[in-house]
Amino acid sequence: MSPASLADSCPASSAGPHPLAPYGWDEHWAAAFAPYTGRGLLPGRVVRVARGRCDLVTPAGPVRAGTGRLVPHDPAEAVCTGDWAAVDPDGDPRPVRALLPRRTAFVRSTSSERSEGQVLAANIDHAVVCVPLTGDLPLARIERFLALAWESGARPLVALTKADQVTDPVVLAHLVQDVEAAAPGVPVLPVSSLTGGGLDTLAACLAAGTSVLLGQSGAGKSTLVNALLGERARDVGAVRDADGKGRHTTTSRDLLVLPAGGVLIDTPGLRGVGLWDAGDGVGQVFAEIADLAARCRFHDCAHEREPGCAVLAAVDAGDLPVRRLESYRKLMRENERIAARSDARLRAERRRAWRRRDAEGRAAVAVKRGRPYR
Ligand SMILES: Nc1nc2c(ncn2[C@@H]2O[C@H](COP(=O)(O)OP(=O)(O)OP(=O)(O)O)[C@@H](O)[C@H]2O)c(=O)[nH]1
Ligand SMILES: [Zn+2]
Repeated sequence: MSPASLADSCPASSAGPHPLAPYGWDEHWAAAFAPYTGRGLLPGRVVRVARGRCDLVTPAGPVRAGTGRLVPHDPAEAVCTGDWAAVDPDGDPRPVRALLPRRTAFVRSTSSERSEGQVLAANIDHAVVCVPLTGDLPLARIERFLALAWESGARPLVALTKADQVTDPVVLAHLVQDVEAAAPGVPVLPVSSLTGGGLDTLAACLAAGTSVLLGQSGAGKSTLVNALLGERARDVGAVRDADGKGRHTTTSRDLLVLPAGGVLIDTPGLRGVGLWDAGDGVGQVFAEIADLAARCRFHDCAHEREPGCAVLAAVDAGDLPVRRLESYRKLMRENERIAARSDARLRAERRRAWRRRDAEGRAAVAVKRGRPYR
């Protein structure tokens, strides 16, 4: 069957599960795709992006498509792993005609001069912040990752990896409590890829929707991906070994279907997180500080030394750890720096656009007067 006829024969309403259901296709995406169904286009989810093209899964199987026709002005809107798209089954390469509006997105503000946001992954439901239980608990780093997760629109979850390294259950319970205090409203799960402890609980949390793993190098993310994939990871490995192409199976595609349900996106870009604009996410990580701030005497209180500051009062009373307040201030300062930088960029962009329009306007006037414009 040709992809075109498959596109017609695989509407979301057909009996049985949709072939893309394991990849996260649901009623929401069926509705978002509805405008394209009658046009012979295929729905697809992007599993990998390379320069000028991307790989998608579609009801007609894997498809490599060109993204050349979809070069947005804003790089944050470029095709990325996790996107849902409408693909034209004709043409070589098959062009991606449209991206369906994203539910969530991880956008990084790059630290270069051209500091446009760069989108790293789209349509993520769960962001798993991986923190190894070896050495001290990096609470400030956890807070920073959580801010990024909230900002993306995904729901964060903390996986305390290498839990086999903490043999005393009382100590483990205390560590979990310490992280919970730094992560209000966020589930905290100890897991061990070595013993398999906690993996079922984590797999159940990820069974619906799309997840990403965040965390420092060495946090145990790759090992956890393999443990979650289980037999499936080894199967893929065996196939790749047989054709002599090496064992780096996770690099063959960035979007993986989990055996217990759900999808995992594991892209190299997400791993090397540098500076991110965590924006409103910071407020959500420090929800208790936001609550206190609402009770400060001055609505623009900086919680430094203002009279009637409810935040400082809570620190004095021992209700709010100083560490938490300092971590909050640090992330806020960092955000302000990033915001200032992107503001400067926006101003420069606006100036350029204005100059362009101005030149176009003068060119139009010149043409009207019958003179060539130079
Ligand atoms: N004891 C123990 N060690 C683990 C566990 N998970 C991972 N490790 C070890 O931790 C080290 C780092 O694990 P990786 O999975 O490579 O970490 P990563 O987060 O993927 O690191 P990057 O690829 O650099 O981002 C490896 O030596 C693993 O064997 C675990 O559950 N228990
Ligand atoms: Zn205050």
